[in-house]
Amino acid sequence: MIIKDRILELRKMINEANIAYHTEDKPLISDFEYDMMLKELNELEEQYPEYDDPNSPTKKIGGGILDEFQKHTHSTPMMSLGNVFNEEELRGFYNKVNKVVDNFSIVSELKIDGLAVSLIYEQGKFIKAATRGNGLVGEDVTQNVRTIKSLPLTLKEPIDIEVRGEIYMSHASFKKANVERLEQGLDLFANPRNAAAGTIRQLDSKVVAKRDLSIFLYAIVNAKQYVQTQEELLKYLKHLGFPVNPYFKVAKNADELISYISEYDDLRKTLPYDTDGIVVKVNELSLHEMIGYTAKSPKFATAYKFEAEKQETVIKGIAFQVGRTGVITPVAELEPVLISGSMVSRATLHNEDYVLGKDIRINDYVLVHKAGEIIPEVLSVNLDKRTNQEPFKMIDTCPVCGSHLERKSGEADYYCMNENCTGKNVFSLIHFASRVAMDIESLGEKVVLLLHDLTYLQTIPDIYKLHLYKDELMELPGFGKKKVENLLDAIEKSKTQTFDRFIFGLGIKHVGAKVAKLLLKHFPTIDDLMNASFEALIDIHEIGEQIASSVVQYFSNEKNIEMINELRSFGINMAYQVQTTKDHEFSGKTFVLTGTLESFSRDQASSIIEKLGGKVSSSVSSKTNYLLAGSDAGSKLRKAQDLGVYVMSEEEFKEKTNE
Ligand SMILES: NC(=O)c1ccc[n+]([C@@H]2O[C@H](COP(=O)([O-])OP(=O)(O)OC[C@H]3O[C@@H](n4cnc5c(N)ncnc54)[C@H](O)[C@@H]3O)[C@@H](O)[C@H]2O)c1
Ligand SMILES: [Zn+2]
Repeated sequence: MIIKDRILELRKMINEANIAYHTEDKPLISDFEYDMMLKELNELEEQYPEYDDPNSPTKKIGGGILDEFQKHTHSTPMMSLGNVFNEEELRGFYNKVNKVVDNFSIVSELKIDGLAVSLIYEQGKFIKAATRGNGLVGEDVTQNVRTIKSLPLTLKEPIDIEVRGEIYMSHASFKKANVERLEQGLDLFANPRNAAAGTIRQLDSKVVAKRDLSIFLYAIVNAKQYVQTQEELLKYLKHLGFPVNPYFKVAKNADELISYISEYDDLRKTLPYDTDGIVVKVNELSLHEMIGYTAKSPKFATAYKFEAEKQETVIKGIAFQVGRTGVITPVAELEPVLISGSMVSRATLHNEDYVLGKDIRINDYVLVHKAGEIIPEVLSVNLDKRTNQEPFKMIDTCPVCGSHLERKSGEADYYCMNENCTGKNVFSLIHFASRVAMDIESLGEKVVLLLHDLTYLQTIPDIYKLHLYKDELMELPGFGKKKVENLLDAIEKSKTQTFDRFIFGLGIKHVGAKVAKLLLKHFPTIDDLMNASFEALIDIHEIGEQIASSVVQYFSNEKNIEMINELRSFGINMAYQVQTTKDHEFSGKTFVLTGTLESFSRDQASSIIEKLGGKVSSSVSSKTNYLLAGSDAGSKLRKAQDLGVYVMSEEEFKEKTNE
């Protein structure tokens, strides 16, 4: 490609990324990819000044302005910062400054990953807040900023002052906001920065207040009126009552500055909010004007960017997940690898275009990072390690129901259009786990929806594979170690659930809880049931043609058999046992019956109790363990209540006896 075309291409891609990131708060590429493109463009423009353009993104601040907000013209521009990416480049920055001035020190501060705002105070009272926007003009977000709890609305001194800082969202608030978005069926925020920026540009201040934003201040407009150095400035802000990040350090020279980097990198991993680097600034304010500015940023300060953690691993396979809308997402199954403190064994591949664009193949060595806080993503392929991998091919039928997939025009995604696709139908999963079926505590509707949206759950067998993703689950919004352990325990426990609940949980048409039990009395194992003929089924007194044909149809579907065999391999109980004596809680207990039972005669109820090892007696005494009470119970009920005998309803009796 000729240089000029590359320059134009980079400008176009960067401009597009800027709009997605700054105006729509929805990044398309990683910050690292963005930074590398901008760096390449900067270098090309320096080398080939003949292609210079005052509108190049290297000379402009990337932010947009939403029409919904009043515009605010900044008293002095809000600038960006240059970037350096390693020690050598940081030394380069230091040396450049040193060519213009000497006898200076450097303040280093954490670079808080949020969005910049300018705040105006008059007579010590908060008056106005504005976003950076395009650097010259920003959005008036006063009402929203007012909701930030840690921001003082009145300062310790009644002065006129304009200060600048970073609004950010803590990890805890970020997770909370994303849980809410999931519940509302909205797209997740990609990371806390986008969540903070999206929130501050919300039209409804009440929503902003709920999101719990935070702020650190780090600059004063016309600071020399108040202080001499950046260090004094930070202390003065604190004195006025502003939140100031406590981790700043002053270095006398480049070596000292560089010695701080690894300390900061260790520190930041322990903080409850995101930082993406260190900002270094010449400490002496009187030197700033001498050192000067570029079109976009000061030359007396720069940002040292930490490298986001990336790890290399192998793609063992590519699975396809069906979303609630029917959208098909390819997911890379990885050789597990530790990234930013947790094991990652799967990563999203987004869609066909993404995979083909990066030419990602099974058995490739790839670089993986965590996009935002949540979803691991494959960044690139290590082509040096490629042997003879087959190119990726998108599937054309639904991995769950087998229907033909459609790619809508103008979209990168394929969809399963089958309305009855169980992959789309999260409700079949919700039903399976629910109290009335397998009764997997902790796997309620909300959790199923979340895990389905995040592609961990697709089909029933996926429930029993969740333990493979324990580490990843603990990182999810709204989850923690305890919650995940409870969930996995409950899933494990459900393997011994009674077989009739399992059959009911499968959601076979017309097979409710009662019918499931009835079927199993005649066909007590999964093999018996799978092999039951239509004739044998309708031979059962209460089973009609509708149920019989539905059962036969269900078990003649290859996909269902595969699924059941997979579940069987996980050790799920697939045999029906009428519980007998010793192990049943009725064993050795004395019952008295009273009132009218709806579903049984007294004789039937008595024989059930006896079969389970209990005794039935005719009068209530202190030796009675249970009074089974139907409707219109009379004196026996009163006596039982007086004696404190447990009164069991017919409902509970049915549940406990599985009848
Ligand atoms: N992923 C994408 O598509 C995409 C697109 C555009 C921009 N970006 C990201 O945004 C960056 C560009 O944005 P930018 O122009 O705001 O530059 P920047 O974020 O790299 O640096 C400038 C900003 O740093 C912030 N900051 C945080 N702590 C600070 C401190 N202690 N002192 C001073 N400033 C501090 C301020 O908001 C300031 O405006 C890129 O480097 C990239 O990482 C990503
Ligand atoms: Zn389907």
